[in-house]
Amino acid sequence: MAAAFHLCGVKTPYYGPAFSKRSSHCGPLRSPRLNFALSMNSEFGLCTTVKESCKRRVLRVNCEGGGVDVLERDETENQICDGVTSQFTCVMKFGGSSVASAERMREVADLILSFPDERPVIVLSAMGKTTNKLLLAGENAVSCGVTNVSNIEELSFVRELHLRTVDDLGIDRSVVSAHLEELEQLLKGIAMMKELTLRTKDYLVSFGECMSTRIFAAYLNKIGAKARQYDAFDIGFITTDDFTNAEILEATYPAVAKRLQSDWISEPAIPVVTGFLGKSWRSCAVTTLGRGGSDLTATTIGKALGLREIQVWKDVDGVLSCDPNIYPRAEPVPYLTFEEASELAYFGAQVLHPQSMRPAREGDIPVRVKNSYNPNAPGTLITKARDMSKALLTSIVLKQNVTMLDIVSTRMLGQYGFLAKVFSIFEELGISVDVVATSEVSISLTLDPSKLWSRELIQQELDHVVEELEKIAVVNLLQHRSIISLIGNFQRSSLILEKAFHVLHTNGVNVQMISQGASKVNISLIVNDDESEQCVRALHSAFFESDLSELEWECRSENGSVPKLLNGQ
Ligand SMILES: Nc1ncnc2c1ncn2[C@@H]1O[C@H](COP(=O)(O)OP(=O)(O)O)[C@@H](O)[C@H]1O
Ligand SMILES: N[C@@H](CC(=O)OP(=O)(O)O)C(=O)O
Repeated sequence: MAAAFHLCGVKTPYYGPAFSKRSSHCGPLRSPRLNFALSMNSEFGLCTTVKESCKRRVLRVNCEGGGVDVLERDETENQICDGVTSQFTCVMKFGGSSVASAERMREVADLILSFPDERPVIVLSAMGKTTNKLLLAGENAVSCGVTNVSNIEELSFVRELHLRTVDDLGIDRSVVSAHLEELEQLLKGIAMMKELTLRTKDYLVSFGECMSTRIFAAYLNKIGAKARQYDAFDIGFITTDDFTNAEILEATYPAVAKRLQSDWISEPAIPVVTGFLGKSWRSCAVTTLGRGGSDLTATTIGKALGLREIQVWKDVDGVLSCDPNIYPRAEPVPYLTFEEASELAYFGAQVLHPQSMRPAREGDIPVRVKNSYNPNAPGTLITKARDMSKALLTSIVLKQNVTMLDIVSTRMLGQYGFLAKVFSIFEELGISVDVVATSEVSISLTLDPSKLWSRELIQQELDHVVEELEKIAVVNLLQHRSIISLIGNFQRSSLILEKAFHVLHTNGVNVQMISQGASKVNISLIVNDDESEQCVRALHSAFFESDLSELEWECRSENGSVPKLLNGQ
């Protein structure tokens, strides 16, 4: 770490985990941990250029003074700004399904090289189902005993997949052998401790992305396309310490930009970056961004570098009108707004990571979802705005195995503060809420399963929630529910709802709750798990394949048979 820096410019505060973008005073070093985090950040050498504003920002630690200082000034004429920001044109992210074998890696390499005008940053996920296999290997290691670790089936699978791939591609086995050995050692450690913490889980799954990127970069180099492998946790992806679900901190953007740009200047090479991974700012341990997190890695790099486009390459022809596993005749959606894509991802469409649209939206960078198995398909283009004049329903999303709570106040009507009390209980217990419908004295809500189901003490946690809520209300806990989210143009919500309720009524389905989000692109309906897939199929047929003309529905809608919907009970 560098010693004291002399800095001209503005003093800035240190707010804790993240370096604020708009800071204005100098904060002291508060603890040894903080000291470490700061030194980590200064090691990253926070210095970057931002394309739009051409502002150059330097953020360094002043060791003697014990504060963080920022130099921020207009660098329009500065060579760094002019030269560096144009080095890369796009991010191309390939998911596990796109790089599942040696053959797929060859095809992806050909695909990348078929765009000679692009200077991409490549982001890769782990090969195929490697992440799942590693998690299962970890769980087996907890109970199998140290001497049996070498025989864990999933470890053998991962080892064979990666060795077979390097052999097929004609790359030296040394590219992954050290990682495979360390992986086995780690599993022995888990077996010894008989414990698999969230922190260890993250370290364990990181082997997947660390190996896929090393193999792919080695292959690109072998075929003469100069490439450089990067572990995201070594190039400035700084996150919270929420292992298995970490959030990316602001300091990531300048750090990543600086590292990728300066390496390119020293020696141009296609960067091949591990998706899904980060480094926690407190403990400096490897973190993961939640399942499917490589999409978020890609959009973060897109924003950091101010790129023209972010491409996420999948195994489907873009974002589809519903999950093809539920309804194989689902159709590609050509255009989406960031808002629609966020709602769709948040409410369970596996195709995009729930947080991934945020950096793209903030940086206003278009995201293109493409099919690596069918590159000629147009895919889906996600942008800030689109022509909604002809749009009705865009996509139907299903989230199953949801827990719903009906909470009715024991106090009389007119009682204020009821909702505040209910939500303060959720806040205290660290549980997030998905869908809400309220009246003055009652509230129905669903709990976010992605947060809840990943934890072990689920039943105890639920019991605890109910116990706390019962101090102020009568509580009914309803499990095995599903959220069906209708994403679309809610300028035409009456028409969508009339049509949806007609379909559900015809199919004998009772909607238990309904809610429209403030974003106005999504209406959520809660139904029983066991009838949810049938509902999605029926809704899809009605909205995307129906013979019944829109006009007829519009006439009926104007005639006034729009359902009343507040609580849906
Ligand atoms: N609305 C949807 N549109 C497209 N794919 C969806 C949708 N809902 C679920 N999926 C599933 O998401 C998968 C693509 O996402 P994912 O497996 O994360 O791809 P990758 O691993 O390549 O990033 C598809 O194979 C499909 O089965
Ligand atoms: N490998 C990680 C991260 C990821 O993004 O994967 P994919 O792109 O294959 O969904 C996972 O399986 O969650």
